[in-house]
Amino acid sequence: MKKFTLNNGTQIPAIAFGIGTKFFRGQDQNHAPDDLDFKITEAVKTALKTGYTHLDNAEVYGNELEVGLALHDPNVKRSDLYITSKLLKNIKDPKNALNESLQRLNTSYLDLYLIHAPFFSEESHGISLEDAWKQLEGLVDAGVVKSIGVSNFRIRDLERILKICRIKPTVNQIEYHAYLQSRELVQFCKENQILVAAYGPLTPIFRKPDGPLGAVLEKLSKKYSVKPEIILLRWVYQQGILVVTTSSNPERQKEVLSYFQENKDKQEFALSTEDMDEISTVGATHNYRHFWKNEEF
Ligand SMILES: NC(=O)C1=CN([C@@H]2O[C@H](COP(=O)(O)OP(=O)(O)OC[C@H]3O[C@@H](n4cnc5c(N)ncnc54)[C@H](O)[C@@H]3O)[C@@H](O)[C@H]2O)C=CC1
Ligand SMILES: O=CCc1c[nH]c2ccccc12
Repeated sequence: MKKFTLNNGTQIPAIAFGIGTKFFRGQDQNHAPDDLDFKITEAVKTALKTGYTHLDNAEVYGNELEVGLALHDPNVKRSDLYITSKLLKNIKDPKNALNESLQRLNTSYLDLYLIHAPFFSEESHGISLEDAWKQLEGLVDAGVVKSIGVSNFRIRDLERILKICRIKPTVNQIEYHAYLQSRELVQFCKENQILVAAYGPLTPIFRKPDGPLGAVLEKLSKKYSVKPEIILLRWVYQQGILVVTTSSNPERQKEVLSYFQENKDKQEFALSTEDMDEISTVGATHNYRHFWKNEEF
């Protein structure tokens, strides 16, 4: 599996299987034991069998119990997995939020814990960004999370954290695709050794199929003999950006993953610089954000 190295020296699989969109259950995690959606458990088990090792979850996806059941499988070795989760609803008390997530997920630690979004304050949630970050640093000290990071953070939010932090954010997970390139933010993250992780990477195909990239993707798909989805995921990865994607279709899961596995015997599929640039240039003529639309970016 291809990996990136974080600013704390740890390694992170370059592709994550997202459990937040397709498998979203609603913000309440406290389902009765007889109210579990086993389709989610089966989808996660399939993803793990297929070879995904990195799961992307959050307290607000309402499905940690189902994911925890998939992790309970005796064939699943925790140390082979990379589990990311996020908090926001319970940001006032990160230690408690983490403990509850760990219990539901059937695990004793997280590999990566992210503040899901910067859209909270002392007034709205009873805690400032700075104090929340200091509490996350305490969780690293306690060994219950290996790395900490953020999600949906703008430059101004990152600057607030960088000013007070003892431990730098390792990751900023943002909506990132050809129609939302946020160049200044990505550059800022790179300059500060914060790995960008892209959610919604397939948006130009499945959420905005009528955008200007249609013809370019069709052309490149023919040129490289791969599906347009693979072109878009590779475009993200080749920029040194982690891919967070999802699918409930086992065949699609397998195909996508095959492009992120190390295979020394096979020539790696790569986009030429010209084709990378064409996607960036044509993509930049259109702007589309799908998530957190009511917030000010
Ligand atoms: N931090 C945050 O605020 C957010 C994080 N995320 C995370 O990122 C993950 C991935 O996000 P997505 O936007 O779903 O990623 P995506 O861009 O990879 O997928 C978009 C949609 O296309 C669908 N799809 C994929 N292949 C398809 C095909 N061949 N035919 C038809 N449909 C197909 C998928 O099922 C998915 O619903 C989420 O599950 C979640 O874990 C997502 C949104 C916000
Ligand atoms: O993580 C982002 C996408 C998402 C899906 N469901 C919810 C609920 C609350 C916040 C974000 C999300």
